[in-house]
Amino acid sequence: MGDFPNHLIRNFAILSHIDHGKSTLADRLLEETRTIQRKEGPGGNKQVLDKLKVERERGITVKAQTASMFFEDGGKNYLLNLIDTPGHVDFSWEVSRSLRACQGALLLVDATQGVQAQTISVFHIAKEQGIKIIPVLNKIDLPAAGPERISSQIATTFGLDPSEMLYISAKTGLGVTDVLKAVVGRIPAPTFDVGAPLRALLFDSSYDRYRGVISLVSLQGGTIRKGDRIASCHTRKKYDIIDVGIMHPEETSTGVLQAGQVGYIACNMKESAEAHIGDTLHRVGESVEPLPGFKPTRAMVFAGIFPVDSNDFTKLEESIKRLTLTDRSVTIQRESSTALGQGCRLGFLGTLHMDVFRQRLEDEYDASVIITAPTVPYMIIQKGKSKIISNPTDFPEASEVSMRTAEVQEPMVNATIIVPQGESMCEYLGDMMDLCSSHRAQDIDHRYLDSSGSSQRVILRSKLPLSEIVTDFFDSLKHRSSGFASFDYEDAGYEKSDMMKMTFMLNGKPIDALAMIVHRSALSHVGKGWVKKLKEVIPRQLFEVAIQAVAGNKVISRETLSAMRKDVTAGLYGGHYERKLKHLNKQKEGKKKMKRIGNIDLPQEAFFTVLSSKSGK
Ligand SMILES: Nc1nc2c(ncn2[C@@H]2O[C@H](COP(=O)(O)OP(=O)(O)OP(=O)(O)O)[C@@H](O)[C@H]2O)c(=O)[nH]1
Repeated sequence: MGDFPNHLIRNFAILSHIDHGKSTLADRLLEETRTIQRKEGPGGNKQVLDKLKVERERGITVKAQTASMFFEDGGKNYLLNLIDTPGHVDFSWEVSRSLRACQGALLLVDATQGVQAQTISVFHIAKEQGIKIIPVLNKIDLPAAGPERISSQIATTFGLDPSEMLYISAKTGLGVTDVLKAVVGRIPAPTFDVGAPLRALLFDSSYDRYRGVISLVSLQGGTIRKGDRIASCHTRKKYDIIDVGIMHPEETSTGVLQAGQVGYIACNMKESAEAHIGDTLHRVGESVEPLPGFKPTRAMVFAGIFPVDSNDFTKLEESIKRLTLTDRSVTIQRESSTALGQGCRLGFLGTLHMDVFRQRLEDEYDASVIITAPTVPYMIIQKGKSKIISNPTDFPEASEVSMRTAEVQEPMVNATIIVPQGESMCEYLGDMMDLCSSHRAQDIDHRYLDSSGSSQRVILRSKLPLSEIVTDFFDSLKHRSSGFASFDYEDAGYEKSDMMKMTFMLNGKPIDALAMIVHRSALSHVGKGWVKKLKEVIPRQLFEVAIQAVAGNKVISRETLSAMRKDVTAGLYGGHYERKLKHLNKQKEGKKKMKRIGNIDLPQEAFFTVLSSKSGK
């Protein structure tokens, strides 16, 4: 199984907008090639490559999975390596990483929805890599499908030849054999030299409790066998190959992998951190030029994660560390807060990534956590030096002397929104423009995507601060377009901005975990919203409590929580001593979970409530 000449190998990926059917098509391809058994009935094979529970629940692919299959065509047996890629904007780094192991990709488009924002972004990633792109129209079984219309839309948007279009239903299996034939017939075979020194590109890794790190590699020269001694170009560490094989779709040992193939290796690599994504592995004793690595991923959304019960910190930290073994794009730092105790500050690629991580912590490690409001990394430039700040607590006060000479910059993104614009849908474009304007958008520009037809679609481009889209932007976009708009964005560097630190105070004492960085124009709106929310969750005390939002030494908003009039035990009739004692004891028990801000006791749950509802916007 391991001996395959280049001309019988095809390495490809499926690219599409979220929900256009990648995972369903992957299942059909695996069935059609008898890699997995066909399961009839409504249960069927459902997204075999989507392994995580959260992926199944949310129907999104988070981590790219690889599967190899065999397909006979024209009397020849081909080895097809499929790399499933995630479709969400937060995970686009996985797409470019996966494509480095491919010579072609299927560009899958839902025939009822047509080209969407992520269809455009994944197309460009594939184009940049110079790989063969095969357009595939999916869901043609649906009555609402408009294959001809969408086909011409794809052809005009991407400059692809309509005669190359494949028409399929991943659900029923219609046209799936043609997809396999097109993969064999149109995607070029890899052209790597089996006789050359070994060069294996490490493009993904996972952690196995018993065997340590399992790495996915794309061989771009030479062969690799069980028992070989290899070294990493990045760390210079040496390893022995314990097992090597292909994903079929589970790990299937072959004893050998050759140039052009994609597969897994297990070596005596103990720590996940040793598997450096983008590293080149080579044979010990041979010197090779490392393959071009990957652009390192950058965390763009940061948040503090604290246990609901402060005694659970050690367990939480352990769980976070274990989880990051399977998701290396998350950055971790310890953090401690007077309001929330010990916690961790984590960096994510985007807000969906953060949500997925939290859900995995809850599902897989049974953790209950409080997450602070997400922050993007700000840049402070002073005396020619720049510093990145990703925790509002570290952000200097506007009133500090040093801030008078400093410049604050915030990360920007170029956003793409695609929205239908028919006679009955004329309001959407205006709504989308309003949405962008209310999120500090610049340079809003739009054009029609389709050249003709009654129901047209508009592509809207705009530059926005990243901080504006990490809160409620996506939800509002979906809501205001009745779910029709699609959205994607890419990094657009840093720009000067008038951001300020806002602090919330209880009787003059700051609640550190709630500090946030807000644009000057939004101070009053955000301040009022949060102060009101705090008033709802803070229990009344024996004295009056002033709740204030403060920025740059100025009180932006204030509410007063009046004092409790009665003794807590006063309501217990008859003054029965035992009852009273029991009640007081219960209260004492509850106090353990209380946090003290000045002389005010706050239950940890109050933070949970205030932080788990949407921001004050
Ligand atoms: N009617 C019909 N439904 C389909 C077809 N292909 C996929 N679907 C359905 O479309 C939905 C999304 O399909 P998935 O395969 O999960 O989409 P995906 O592109 O893998 O989604 P992500 O992994 O989250 O990017 C599921 O409910 C599928 O059952 C098709 O050909 N016809």
